[in-house]
Amino acid sequence: MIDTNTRKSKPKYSTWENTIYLLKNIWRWDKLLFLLSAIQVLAKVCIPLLEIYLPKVLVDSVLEKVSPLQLIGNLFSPIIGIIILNIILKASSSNILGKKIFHRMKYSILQMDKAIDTDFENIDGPKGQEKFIKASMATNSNSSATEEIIDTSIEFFSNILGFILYTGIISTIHPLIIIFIIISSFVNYFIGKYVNNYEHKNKDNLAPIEKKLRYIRYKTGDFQSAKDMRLYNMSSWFQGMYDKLLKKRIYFQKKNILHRYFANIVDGILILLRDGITYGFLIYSVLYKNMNIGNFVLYFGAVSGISTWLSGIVKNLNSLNAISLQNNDSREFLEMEDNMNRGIGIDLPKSYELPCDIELRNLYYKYPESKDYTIKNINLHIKKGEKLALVGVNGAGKTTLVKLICGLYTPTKGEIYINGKKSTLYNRDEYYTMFSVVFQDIYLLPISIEKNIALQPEEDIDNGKIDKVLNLSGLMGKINSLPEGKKTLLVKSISDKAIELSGGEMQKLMLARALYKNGPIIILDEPTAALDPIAENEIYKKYDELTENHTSIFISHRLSSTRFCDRIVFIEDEKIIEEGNHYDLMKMDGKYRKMYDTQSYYYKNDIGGENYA
Ligand SMILES: Nc1ncnc2c1ncn2[C@@H]1O[C@H](COP(=O)(O)OP(=O)(O)OP(=O)(O)O)[C@@H](O)[C@H]1O
Repeated sequence: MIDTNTRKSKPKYSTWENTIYLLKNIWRWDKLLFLLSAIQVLAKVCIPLLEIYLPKVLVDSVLEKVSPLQLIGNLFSPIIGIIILNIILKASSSNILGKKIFHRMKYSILQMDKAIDTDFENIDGPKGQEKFIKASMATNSNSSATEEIIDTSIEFFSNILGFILYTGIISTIHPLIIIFIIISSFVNYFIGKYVNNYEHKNKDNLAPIEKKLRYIRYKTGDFQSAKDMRLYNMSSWFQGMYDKLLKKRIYFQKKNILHRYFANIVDGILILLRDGITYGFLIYSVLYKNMNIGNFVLYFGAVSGISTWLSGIVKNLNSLNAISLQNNDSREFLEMEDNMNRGIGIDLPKSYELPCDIELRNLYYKYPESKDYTIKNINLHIKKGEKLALVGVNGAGKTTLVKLICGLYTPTKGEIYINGKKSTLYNRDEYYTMFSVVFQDIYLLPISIEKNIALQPEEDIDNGKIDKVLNLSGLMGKINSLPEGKKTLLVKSISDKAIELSGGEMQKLMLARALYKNGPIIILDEPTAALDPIAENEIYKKYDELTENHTSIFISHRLSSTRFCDRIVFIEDEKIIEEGNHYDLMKMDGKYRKMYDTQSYYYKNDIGGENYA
């Protein structure tokens, strides 16, 4: 059975709050658009009003047997009025058309800025990703909330104004007609609201499916995954998964369609009742209540008009409701709270205070969607210039710990101190400048090698420094073999001229990027996992030079590589269980030793009973 998720807490903002928010933004960002919309409202109300007034003038004039000249005089003003207003309507419409798209793009830019700038934690997990997908639904098409609000509010205010004017006219026939029209419209509105809410809640079922479909679409076109897909016959998994997800999506979309269908049927029945009763009453009034023909024509037009205004209001209220729900998603994303300090921070350590010292006090961290802590009560003091190695089994929390230290995550409990000052006192962006980090996942931009390293405009790049870090990271040999050298473009999927680096070369490039940044704290998370033993050995030999005058944290599963670190910290079950240098830990005969012995076993020279020495 397919899981459904249609029960959810109340939206953060009501329809009115969101409508006012969206209208205020139109006013703030584009006053001309606001003005053009107001002009449209007036034109949309006055044109139909003149259109129902015109036949009355004609009938009255004919019944009064006025002269042809007087007839033309009577009809002149309403006809010219209709023509001018139609011209204004058309001219403002074409102007609004382009402005609407620019207006929506402003929200799109806000969302992109937020996605780039928000605390990493906010968009790190699947929930953050879903929030982003839902928010982008409010900006990704012409029918999205942030664009739709313009047409809907023009329609809505025209309908309200039209309704007020027509109510004045119709209430002179019989007030009960107005009451009946209003009641039927309310019923219609609440059914529409129910359907909108249902569709919105159903988005919680659709968004994760959409996320997976996007992933599959992206991966099937991704150059990187093409090899594994073929060699491991992953295509059948992708196809199967795609079919399954499409079926799931259709299942939930069908539910939306059925609800909408129900609302449309009820709407049809109500219109039938409403029009039948009011037209019947008008015919009765002409036959038995001496209503004159001119007024009958005017009232007839007003009755059919008021139904249009009213059903318009109901439709607009439902549209505003749907817009509001989408806008809630957008605001929920844009207003995600950031915990890190964006304001003025304390001064970064001066050059004479370097290298930095790092202290973790009673540090705890729990991922937002996890039940348990990933980091539990860690106390660790990394001294100025110390080379620290973090080791432990997969999933022990090493990467999480360094993400906490370099400010990507905020501790759930406890504190981090850099040079004796609490990490939260530093401005977030200034804090980031202190870290040169190489993570396990590699991210290259489709620009030249040197720009990928320096991440600066070409004119600001320090060529001497680029050469130094290319040598240190061991990538210079590769660069020299390329006709375009450091200017060679990367990411083949974007440019035909680009080259594809091997896994190890990419890792060297990441190391070069970190060294070029030259932050006082170097963090290397498995920086040599993809390197050949010779390249790896070269890095180890240069480790002192790489980290000179820096405090460094080195994560590796190759325990031989941790020997050149001053101290090794072994993490298990979310906490530190052993620490000391390699010899201390070997003497301790604990987990580290066990892991070391297991790893070195296959390097020993008597495997299989043969001596290769
Ligand atoms: N974004 C996330 N949301 C929820 N849980 C996460 C997230 N990232 C990591 N985890 C979980 O936290 C735990 C620690 O992961 P972490 O990557 O820190 O381990 P690690 O020691 O670096 O592992 P490895 O040696 O395999 O790189 C794991 O159980 C992992 O599943």
